[in-house]
Amino acid sequence: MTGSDFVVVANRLPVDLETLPDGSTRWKRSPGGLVTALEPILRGTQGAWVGWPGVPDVEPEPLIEDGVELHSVPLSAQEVSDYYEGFSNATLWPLYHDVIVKPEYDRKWWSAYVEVNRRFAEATAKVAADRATVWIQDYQLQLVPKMLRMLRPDLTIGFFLHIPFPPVELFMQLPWRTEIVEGLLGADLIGFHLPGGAQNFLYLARRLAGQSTSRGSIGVRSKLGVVQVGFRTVRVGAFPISIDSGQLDEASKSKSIRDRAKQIRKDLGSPKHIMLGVDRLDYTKGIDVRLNALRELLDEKRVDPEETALVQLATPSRERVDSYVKMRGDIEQQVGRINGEYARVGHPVVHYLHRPVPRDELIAFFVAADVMLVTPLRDGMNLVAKEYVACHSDLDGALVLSEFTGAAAELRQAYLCNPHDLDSVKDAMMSAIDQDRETRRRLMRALRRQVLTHDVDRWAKSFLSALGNGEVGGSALMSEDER
Ligand SMILES: O=P(O)(O)OC[C@H]1O[C@H](O[C@H]2O[C@H](CO)[C@@H](O)[C@H](O)[C@H]2O)[C@H](O)[C@@H](O)[C@@H]1O
Ligand SMILES: Cc1cn([C@@H]2O[C@H](COP(=O)(O)OP(=O)(O)O)[C@@H](O)[C@H]2O)c(=O)[nH]c1=O
Repeated sequence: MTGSDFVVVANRLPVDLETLPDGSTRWKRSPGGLVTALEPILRGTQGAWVGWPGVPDVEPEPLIEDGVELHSVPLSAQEVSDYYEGFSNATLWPLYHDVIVKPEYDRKWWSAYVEVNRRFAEATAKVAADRATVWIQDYQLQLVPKMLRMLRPDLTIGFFLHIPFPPVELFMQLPWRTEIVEGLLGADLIGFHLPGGAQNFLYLARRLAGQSTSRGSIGVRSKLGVVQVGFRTVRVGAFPISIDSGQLDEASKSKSIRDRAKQIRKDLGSPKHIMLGVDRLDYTKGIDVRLNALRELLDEKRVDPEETALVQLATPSRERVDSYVKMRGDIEQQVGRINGEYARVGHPVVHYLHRPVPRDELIAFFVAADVMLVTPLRDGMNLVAKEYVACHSDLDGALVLSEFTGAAAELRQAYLCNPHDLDSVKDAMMSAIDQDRETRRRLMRALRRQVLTHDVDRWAKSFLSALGNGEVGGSALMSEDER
């Protein structure tokens, strides 16, 4: 059998097909941190990526990008509505993010989820070479490990969850909870960002699937948990994802980016403090929290509108899901209210962009920002926090970071805050603004040490070597030249 020795399976391909006004099409980078993280890992490996091309009812021919074969799994408009917007993003997403909004349980959505997961498993079974390593990504595809194992028992199958895995009290709400746990148990290794998620899963594997499991505590990239499924041993571990920190560090030092960062500061009216938020427009990200905090700080005159600008870059996301439509309206109202009360003509306090921002422009914003605001109510990791740190070799920057992000477990020298407690967010913002230069530099130096030594390559290698007991991971990540 021919095919690829290393296959990544994710809901989205790393590029989305975009239809231009004249009816022609082109590929553009897909949104979100999963693609940011996996794209540099696969580049040049001669591997394959199986995923949806981002628009309904199209089935492009396989194409090769940077040496990676991209195989499309087509979805109909109805499947996008039921599987992606419905079960993935109106059931699982809120359930796994601490029910910030109420999850909806709909049997039709569940049927679509099962059907689309089956289609992904079948497509992957066709693309994978004999005894290949397959790495399945995220909550949209939790049934694929078991389905794929039934089709192709020869494969080594890894699964990684990019969002939090909820505690039993929440997970038990899901009418299809046993099917999900059994679906995941088709993998040889199941990875989570944090030990807490892995521990939650082990408990549920015992309770719902009746399997015997290890009881010891799980470590970070070490001390894996074990579930015995018949004759098979499934391992469970914590592998915090990261970014291509070296590449960002380099890019942020380039003259063109530095010049652009200076221009951004000028365009903003050369304020003393530039604060920045960079997020998909998602209710989990706490954009409303930071806007409320800023408004109160302005009301209390702790922040001077003449000296401060907040730039909020918000990529459109899941725009047909009700809770996202409502949140967008609320946030835009908050922006309007702050500017209505505190802006001067030509000098808004909040600069809000609702569009995706290209990579180089984003890096220039990171470089320009004095204070980065990352305030999610819940977030699996949050790569933006790590990207900001990687872009500050000048040590002149401060990170305000929610305790409810995965990143907070590693970035302990950030100005940590509880997004459910507005005073805590306001105090963190004020400390970040007011901190003396020496302390700011010391904290940023420590953050950079963590981010630069724990990059995305280390993440992938640690997962893949655990999956293959040190062999598969190594060779799967080698380029053709190195093999
Ligand atoms: O594909 P979309 O529906 O447009 O959503 C974009 C991605 O969002 C989520 O990202 C997560 O992965 C990041 C990397 O591990 C992590 O830092 C972040 O905390 C997560 O929210 C989602 O999990 C992906 O599947 C989506 O592609
Ligand atoms: C707003 C914006 C973001 N990006 C990039 O997207 C990812 C976001 O990853 P993160 O883990 O923070 O969160 P989600 O996966 O979205 O839940 C990060 O790499 C950003 O740099 C972008 O490229 N362009 C944008 O406008």
